[in-house]
Amino acid sequence: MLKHFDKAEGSFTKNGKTLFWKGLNDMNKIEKVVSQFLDTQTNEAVNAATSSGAFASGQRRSFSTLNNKTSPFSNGRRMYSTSSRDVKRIGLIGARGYTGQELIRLVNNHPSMEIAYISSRELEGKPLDGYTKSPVTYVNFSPEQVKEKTQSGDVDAWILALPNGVCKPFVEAIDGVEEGKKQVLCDLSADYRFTDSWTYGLPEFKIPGATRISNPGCYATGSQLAIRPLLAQLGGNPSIFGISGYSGAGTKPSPNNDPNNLKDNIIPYSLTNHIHEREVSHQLGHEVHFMPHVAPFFQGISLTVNIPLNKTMTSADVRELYEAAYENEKLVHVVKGGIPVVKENSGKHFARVGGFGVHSNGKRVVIVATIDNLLKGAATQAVQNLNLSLGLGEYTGIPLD
Ligand SMILES: NC(=O)C1=CN([C@@H]2O[C@H](COP(=O)(O)OP(=O)(O)OC[C@H]3O[C@@H](n4cnc5c(N)ncnc54)[C@H](OP(=O)(O)O)[C@@H]3O)[C@@H](O)[C@H]2O)C=CC1
Ligand SMILES: CC(=O)N[C@@H](CCC(=O)OP(=O)(O)O)C(=O)O
Repeated sequence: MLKHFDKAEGSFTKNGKTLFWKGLNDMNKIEKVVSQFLDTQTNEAVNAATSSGAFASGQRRSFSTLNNKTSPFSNGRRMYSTSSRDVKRIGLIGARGYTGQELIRLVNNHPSMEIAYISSRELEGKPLDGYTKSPVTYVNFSPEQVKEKTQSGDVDAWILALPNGVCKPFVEAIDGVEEGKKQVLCDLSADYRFTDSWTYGLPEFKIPGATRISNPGCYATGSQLAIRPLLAQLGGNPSIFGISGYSGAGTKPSPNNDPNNLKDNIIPYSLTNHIHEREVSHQLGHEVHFMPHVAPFFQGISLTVNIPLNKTMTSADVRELYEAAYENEKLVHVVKGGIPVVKENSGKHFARVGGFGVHSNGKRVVIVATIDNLLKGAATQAVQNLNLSLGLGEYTGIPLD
């Protein structure tokens, strides 16, 4: 049976379900997944297998292991199954918000996705402006209606772009359908980022192929991109000074998104224990210290990250490590000379990493990362994750320049 898979890259289709692989080099480790796929041909089988013992170590491999191409997926990539529909139907709950609106724009320009439903309590009954694929009207779905639409197979993937703490009834509705009717779900909130049965969707470092994806936080994405290539060289706890545009605080009025409060100002908040401090520490397996600020610009984040080193390094040593790490990652750009600035990254779908200022004693480096909080920090990353889970190309529909 396994000789079907004895190739670096390819796919295998049975009963309308397709299993994709790339860069496989360890047949023993994938045997369980392949067997389950061939036995049942269900999304659940592949997902259960990828989170089973066969892949748990691969999914949690450190960056350097993945980069050294010793993972079963040498490129950090993936095994998943798909429905047979060519254009995947997306249901979006929380469509009025900043991230929801970015998701609508991305789906509008995506060759293999379309809007099935957009839900907002405030905009119910209003037409969706600016969406060109078909006329769509906002609905206000209850969890029960979400369950019905999942059960009927009318949606291939749900995206929840809701505030923290309100997703659970929708997740339970999507989970509550019969086996075999479950569809992919990507949640943008922080509610499932510490839940082992979900996949933390940072595709540059994890192996997706998931049906329950927890999209990382915006600061947390930029911070991990800035730190992970140096995980093996950490000589202490990284400190992260973050400044976000006020769209990071969502649309619900608060002092942190009030233009009068922000005018000529920069506001420190959550000085310790911000949820992204816990998220990054949890994901890296190494404690970090994070100090967030919000500034008067709308969109974008700048992170200045101080990293103690356990050995003497030069700026060129560090930069080369990052260039190697992100060589094949189209949504992370390494800045060769100079320091990335937030203004140049706003509206871009990729993050930038640079600076690489090494102290004269060679034992401390300062790295600067910029990321658009609404794009690679939220909506773009959700589409990147869904592309992978739905069997599409990782960057399909994502502008790369
Ligand atoms: N903004 C950012 O930079 C980032 C945000 N995130 C996360 O993404 C999620 C969405 O963020 P963002 O778009 O900024 O948020 P917004 O505040 O801009 O939007 C929230 C959306 O949820 C809906 N909503 C609010 N409360 C409820 C409720 N109780 N039940 C059902 N719907 C509700 C709102 O629409 P309506 O009131 O019309 O129903 C709106 O569509 C959050 O979890 C956030 O933490 C993640 C990364 C970055
Ligand atoms: C400026 C601002 O307020 N930013 C938000 C980050 C938005 C985000 O990514 O939040 P989640 O982790 O909840 O998804 C904050 O600090 O809470």
